[in-house]
Amino acid sequence: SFGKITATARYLPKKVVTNEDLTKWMDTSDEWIQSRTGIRQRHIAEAENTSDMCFKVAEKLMTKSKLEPVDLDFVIVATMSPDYTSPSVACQVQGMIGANQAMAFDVTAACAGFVYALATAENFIRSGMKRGLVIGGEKTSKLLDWEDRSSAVLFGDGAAGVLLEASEQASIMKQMLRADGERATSLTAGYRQNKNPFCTNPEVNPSLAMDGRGIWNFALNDVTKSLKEFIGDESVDYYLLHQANKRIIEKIARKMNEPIEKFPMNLMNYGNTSAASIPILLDELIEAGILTLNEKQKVVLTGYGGGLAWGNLLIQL
Ligand SMILES: O=C(O)C1CCN(c2ccc(-c3cc(CO)ccc3Cl)cn2)CC1
Repeated sequence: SFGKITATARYLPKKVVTNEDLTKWMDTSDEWIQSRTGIRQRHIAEAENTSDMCFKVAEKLMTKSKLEPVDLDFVIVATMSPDYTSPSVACQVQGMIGANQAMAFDVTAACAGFVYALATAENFIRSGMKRGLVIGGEKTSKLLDWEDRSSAVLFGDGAAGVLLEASEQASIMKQMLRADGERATSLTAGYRQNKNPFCTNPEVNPSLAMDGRGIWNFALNDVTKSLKEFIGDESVDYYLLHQANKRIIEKIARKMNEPIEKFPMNLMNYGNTSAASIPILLDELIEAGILTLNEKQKVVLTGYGGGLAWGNLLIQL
């Protein structure tokens, strides 16, 4: 069998923080943020943690399907901002929805996480599993240095995902997963202090730090080159790129020699939601009727970010 996306859902925390709000306690401006990133606002989770947002997505997916939680074979969550190192967010969600027959684990691939997770789920279905949830969820707001205006203004919280079910018809036609660990320090976050009673190594700043220029060039060079190789002469209806930066997406569209209309963007409303960005976009496009399940539209999902990790999936919906 092959995996088929049979439902999508998203959850954004209630609190909206506009660029203007940020200027109240950070030396930045709406003009700078909008012109350099395209971002106008972002959702920031208050008391909710990553597992709570992923649970809301799982609940919505179960409601949209006619399945019972015990019918699920797997729950996979892509996140770089888990509540704990143990238990996984996936296990927390598995317990919260009562999917006690499902295996559950997290995928850590930063902004490429959802693509890695969906490719992983597809491989489980091709090896015999019947159905499961694949969710991207992030609360990067708890990892940020809120004094650092160059990174704090870029990110937002949220979660979204899909129900993937076994089908005789192939839908996820092709996958490419890549990494470059030599550039691991280009985006770091959540360092866990490396000490014990036998040695106290120096403290390391656990806040998110990004080599913006380095990631920018990675996106324009490595990611675009891989995307061109991946597509070959396929005709693609829509490219769902990780929603990190408007100018990056416009440059990638130009390098791909494709019209910008094929590169939908919602980052103006959510900021960079890391592993959640692609599934949030997918769910919004389906809700808007721009994409429709079971109509054979060809979409490419492209995640890219910390690791460095990146990946492409060619899906016929
Ligand atoms: O000065 C400027 O214009 C700055 C220049 C630096 N910028 C960047 C640089 C990199 C990213 C980014 C981040 C991730 C991590 O999810 C993934 C993919 C990308 Cl392309 C986002 N913004 C902001 C505007």
